[in-house]
Formats: sequence, C-alpha cells, structure tokens
Amino acid sequence: MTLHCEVSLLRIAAINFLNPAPLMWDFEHEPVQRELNTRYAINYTSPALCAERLREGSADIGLIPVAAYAMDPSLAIVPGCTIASLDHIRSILLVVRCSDGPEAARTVALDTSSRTSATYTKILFRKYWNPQAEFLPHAPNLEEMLARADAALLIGDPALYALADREARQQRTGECLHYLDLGHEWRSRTGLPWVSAFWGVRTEALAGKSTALLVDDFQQSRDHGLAHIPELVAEWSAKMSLPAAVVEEYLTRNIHYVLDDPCLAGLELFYRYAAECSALPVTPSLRLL
Ligand SMILES: C=C(O[C@@H]1C=C(C(=O)O)C=C[C@H]1O)C(=O)O
Repeated sequence: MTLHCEVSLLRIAAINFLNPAPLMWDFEHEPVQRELNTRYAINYTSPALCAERLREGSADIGLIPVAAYAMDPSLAIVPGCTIASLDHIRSILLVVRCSDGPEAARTVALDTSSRTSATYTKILFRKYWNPQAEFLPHAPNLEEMLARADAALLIGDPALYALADREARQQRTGECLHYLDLGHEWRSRTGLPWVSAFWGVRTEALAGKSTALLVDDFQQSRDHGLAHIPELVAEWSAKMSLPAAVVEEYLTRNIHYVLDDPCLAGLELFYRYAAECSALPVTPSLRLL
C-alpha cells in the first residue's frame, strides 16, 4: 500500500518589482529556497493584483498594498516586514506638467498597479495641494497619462525608468516637468515614514500550520536579503539596465524593510487621513500575527 502524504503549500502572491527583492531572498536563492519550496508556492503579479488574489482566495499570503488592508481587515499581518521609506523613496513619483506645481493640477492619472500610493496621492491633493483635483485610473505609461491629465502617479520599476529618462526626455521634447518624490512630500508634512506594503495572510489558510515558522521564514528571508545587497545590486542593475549605484541607494537608503514603531505610527496616520478624505472607507486596526 502506498501512503500519500499531501502537504498543502501556502500560495504566495508576490510583486515583480525591484523593491521587494530583499524580502524575497530565501524564496529565490539557495540554500534556503529548496526548503521553502516544500512549504510555499510563489506567483508574481502587480501590487493591486496581490490584494485581489487574497480577496478571491487564489492566494494565501500576499505582499499587499496597505490601502487594500482597509478593504479586508480580516487579514493578519506578518510582523516585522514591510516596503516603506523614511524619506525620499525614488520609485513613487508624481510627474506634473504644469509649471505652477501640483497646486495647479486639476486632473491626476493614477497608476492602476497601485492602491497605496494612489491613496496617499489623494490625501496629499485633498489636504495640501488642490482639494478639487480629479483622479483617473491609467496604465503606467507616462506619455499617455500626461496626454490625458495634468499630473501622473507612477510607482515601482516604471517610476525608476521614468526618472532615469528624465534628462533625455527633456531634450527630446523641450518640455520641463516637475518630478515630485511623494515619500519626501509625505515626510516633510507629517514627520513620519511612508508605508507602502506588508505581507497579508488569510488566517484560515494557516489551519494546521505553524505561525511561528511562517513568521521566521519571512523575517529570515528579509534579514538574508539585507545581508546580500551586493549580489542583489549586481543581479538587478544588469536586469534593469540601471546604474549599480542607483540600485544600491534604492535598496539601502530609499526603501526601508523593517516594520518598526515609526512605520506603525506612519500607518495609523495614513489610515486616519485616508478616512478623513474619504479615500478609504474605514480606519482598520492592525492585526499582527
Ligand atoms: C515603493 C513601492 O511600493 C509599492 C507600492 C504599492 C502601492 O502603491 O500600492 C504597493 C506595494 C509596494 O511594493 C513602489 O512600488 O515604488
């Protein structure tokens, strides 16, 4: 008689941008990858779709935009891991066509792959720049966005490419655009970190599994990633054709990977402001595993 011992894998929805690469280290590199393959199966998608996969039940764990958590506070959060920024974030950009800055922007195209940065953008307009601004969802294509709106929000790798192309674009078109780093705009007004994403978990999927082991797997992967920055810089600067110094600065100074107390305070304020501006329905309480 053959005994079939089926171990169900936890399905992870991950993001195919550069910024989560340190969090993903053990899932993508030996010696730990082989062992994690016995517990997890990974699928890569956009931030907005990570949240969607958890909602529809086709993933158990997802690197979800913090804004999506307000729509589904039944999820639990893996403590300690995040995609955040303490000031300049580099990959969350508001590109503004008007020479008068964001206050003069009446229409804003929002990158459809974003949930969190789209919400921060609404907060910044409602509270500080232009409460009357109108928002339209748009695929991340700077030229098409600026053909339809006065300003464009780009996130992740498309934002990094737009920034790298900034001078060449000005020479090509003669047009002078403003590039605002929204992490810095938020920090200078609130004094708090910008928090983009964390690992959200459908707790039903954890039945019969060790929560402590899961938390260890994700926190150790982050620690190992942060201990292998030179390898990540070599890998990603080649893959993205970006200068190694830019990728290194991005992974070590722009993005902050530890969900610590200042990040939790930044998150609380983000949820409060988002509810005040009717950009999110509720202020969720944070349920850490
Ligand atoms: C820093 C970034 O964070 C991302 C931004 C997100 C959003 O705006 O919804 C979600 C997940 C993060 O990985 C970025 O992509 O530039």
